[in-house]
Amino acid sequence: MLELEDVRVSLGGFPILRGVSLQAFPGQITGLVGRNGAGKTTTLRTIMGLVPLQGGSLRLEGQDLRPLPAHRRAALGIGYMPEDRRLIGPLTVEENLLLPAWAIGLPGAPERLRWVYERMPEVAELAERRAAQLSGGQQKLVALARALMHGTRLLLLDEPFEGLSPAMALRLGEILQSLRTEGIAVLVAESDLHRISALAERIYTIERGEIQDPGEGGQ
Ligand SMILES: Nc1ncnc2c1ncn2[C@@H]1O[C@H](COP(=O)(O)OP(=O)(O)OP(=O)(O)O)[C@@H](O)[C@H]1O
Repeated sequence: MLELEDVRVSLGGFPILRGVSLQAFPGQITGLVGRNGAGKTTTLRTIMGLVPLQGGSLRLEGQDLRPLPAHRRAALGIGYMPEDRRLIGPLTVEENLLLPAWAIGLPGAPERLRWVYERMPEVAELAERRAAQLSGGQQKLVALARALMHGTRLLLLDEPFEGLSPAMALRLGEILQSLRTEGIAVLVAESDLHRISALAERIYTIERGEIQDPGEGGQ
């Protein structure tokens, strides 16, 4: 289980997260819903270790993540899909998938790549294409596949549905649902409650860096 308790973050001298507490459980999809600027991206970046924490606690299966830099968190099984995808255009899809795994020295990367391709055959079909040649929707699926390469325990997805066609959004939902049986905890930042409410077991609403009412999803 991922557990944030009273997490506080300031950026450029301004308090951005003002006591965020939430939990995300293995085999479940958890939504973090809020308007633009509410603090969703900052929450995900804080969990990944890309933003320093000023206060509060951050644990994965009881382990304190705070002392660990981002690459150590990735090696622990945390995958992050940023909103802007950050694929490397001149590299092929497969190279994009393998690069972070090489960078953190992920053991069993070829086996994990096969597993990702089985889950997402549409990404396997693009393996030899250069990332820059893909549509925005295809790039999103590749960015999800890349996060899945090392996201064996926890996946952090920033607005994964944004810009997808209805058909692709449906497919993304199917893929996320299929991860339940793998016991992966999935935390999805989303600005549109309706897009996530049918998928998520649990939904948190964030406003101005504060969690509002933690409640059950699926309404
Ligand atoms: N490096 C920074 N320095 C100062 N303020 C920042 C910095 N990064 C983000 N902020 C501010 O922090 C607040 C939260 O931003 P954040 O990106 O976490 O929101 P968000 O909910 O993900 O919204 P969006 O969907 O627009 O990204 C915003 O007011 C933003 O302007």
